[in-house]
Amino acid sequence: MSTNLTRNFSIIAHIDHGKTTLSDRLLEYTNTISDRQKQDQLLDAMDLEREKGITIKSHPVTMHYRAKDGKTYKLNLLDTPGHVDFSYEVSRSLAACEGAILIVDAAQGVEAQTLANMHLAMDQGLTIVPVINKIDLPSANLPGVYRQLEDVVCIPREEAIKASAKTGVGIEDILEAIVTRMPPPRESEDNLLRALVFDSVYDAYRGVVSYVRVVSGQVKRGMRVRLFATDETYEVKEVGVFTPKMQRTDTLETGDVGYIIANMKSAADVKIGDTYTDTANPCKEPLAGFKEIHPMVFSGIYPVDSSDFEALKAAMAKLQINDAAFTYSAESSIALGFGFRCGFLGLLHMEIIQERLRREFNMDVISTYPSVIYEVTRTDGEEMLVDNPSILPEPQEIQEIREPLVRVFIMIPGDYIGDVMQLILEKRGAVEHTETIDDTRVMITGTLPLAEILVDFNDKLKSMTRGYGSMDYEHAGYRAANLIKMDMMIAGEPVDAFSMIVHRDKAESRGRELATKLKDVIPKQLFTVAIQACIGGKIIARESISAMRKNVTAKCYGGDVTRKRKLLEKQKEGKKRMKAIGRVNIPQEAFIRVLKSGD
Ligand SMILES: Nc1nc2c(ncn2[C@@H]2O[C@H](COP(=O)(O)OP(=O)(O)OP(=O)(O)O)[C@@H](O)[C@H]2O)c(=O)[nH]1
Repeated sequence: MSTNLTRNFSIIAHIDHGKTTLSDRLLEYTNTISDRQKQDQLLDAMDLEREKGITIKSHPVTMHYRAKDGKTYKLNLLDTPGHVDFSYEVSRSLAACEGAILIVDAAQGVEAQTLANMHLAMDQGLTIVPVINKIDLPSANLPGVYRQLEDVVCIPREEAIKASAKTGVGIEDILEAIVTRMPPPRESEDNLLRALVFDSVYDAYRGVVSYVRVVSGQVKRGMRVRLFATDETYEVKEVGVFTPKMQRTDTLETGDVGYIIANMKSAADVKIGDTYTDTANPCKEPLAGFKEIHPMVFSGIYPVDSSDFEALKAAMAKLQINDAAFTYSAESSIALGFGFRCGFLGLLHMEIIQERLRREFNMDVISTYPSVIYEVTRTDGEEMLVDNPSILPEPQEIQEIREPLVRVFIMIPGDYIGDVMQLILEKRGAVEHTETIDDTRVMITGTLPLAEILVDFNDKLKSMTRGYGSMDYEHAGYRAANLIKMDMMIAGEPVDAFSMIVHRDKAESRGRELATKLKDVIPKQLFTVAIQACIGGKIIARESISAMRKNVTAKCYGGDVTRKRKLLEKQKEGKKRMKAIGRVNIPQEAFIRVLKSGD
């Protein structure tokens, strides 16, 4: 079957530039969805996605469009997750397309994420159709956006289509551009089955559903197929397309986008980016570009109440069924008890999982400092990956530690350029170049260690630019750095929850900050308690909590009995949740306050 009448494309955009609204318009124009379906909101996102203004996963959709040339085309719209944490999934979705619509808001212009997503699309060699959306807005600034397109993303202004997803202007032009500018899927010579898995979801009734793009050959029900990464074979139970509802079909052919259901148990059985082939007549090689997906950011997650451990474990298993990128394994901490070491794709992914644990599973959890994954070469030549300070070898056994870097795109009002450059330097980063976007904004491109943007970089950027700054990042490899493990000792005992891997130059200030914080939250004991930050046994910062006076109620003046009783009760309550670190009793709240306050 010829693929000449098929087009596969994605829409890429910065948050709020109108991706969802434009997708809905395209579906309406091609009569893909009825008015009633529209009410149900096509892209059935989780609440959290809505709140955070991001789309993580949604279905691809097949539309039929009768073009001006009189032919009816099959258009497959593949949704891409909007955030760079999911850039791996974005690039898989893009790999299943030949073209991408790049939306730019006519009033906001090019933003940090426009650029990050555009890079991904260009890396895949896609044909890009630029669309300037929201031209109905009085604040639309067409000349400005044209200039940005030309200067910043190197797209000639003549190529841009003016549109309003709100009023419907330009929708037909966009559909025509998809048909005329984007190439049809290429056909292969051997016609052996190669189906690229670009996403997978777990459905409670049907099990694992793989979203595929058939690059060559055909797949149908009853066939036995093999996945390359796991070398497992399965019987195909069902194939179909998205209309947008899943609709069963007889076959999926070259160029088609649809789904395969086989007898799989968990989302982890199928890896995004892998290739299905026919066991009876297999292709020799999988499609290019399959990479095992690896978490980039790690954190310990512990139940606040230790009796919730089993419930937390069950919640994590449920989350993982649908999210193969999220990893967890049991760990224990002297300070926090039993919990889990969890791996995430990035910061947003981490936030989403923590938030879902709280909201959907009602879990009260505490997370340790996020950590990145370090590459370590030991003096005996062995290579290891370290995602937890507790497994870092002793300094004398380490030849080199390498840390992950990110390339950041930061868009800010020009007035703040000095402050933001200073912030980048403070965070051990380097500015690569700055570019003027329009009369008021500049874009800074730079490289920073991932560890330095983990906690407060974005908050600092927002507050120093009064909320106008935006940033996005992409991973940019590893680099050797002078990193060391810093431990916190309380009354001579190391407290594992506060250990961290830091840059040598920052160890002292981090140690001092943390010691001061701990001093504020740890109650007085019967003896003086030393709080020390150490590197390999050497103390680099120190605070001490003076011993308390024996009578805890002494400071209550007069004979105020109620106050006295209250204080005693509070103490009793506090005792229940104390963690004994050596001779010192530390209330759990102290850990929570220090770990939650961010640092
Ligand atoms: N005036 C005007 N508003 C628009 C237009 N297109 C979208 N909007 C509005 O812009 C806001 C964001 O649109 P969405 O379609 O949700 O944007 P998005 O890019 O899908 O956002 P995320 O899914 O959150 O990344 C909504 O309030 C829309 O109603 C347009 O052409 N004109």
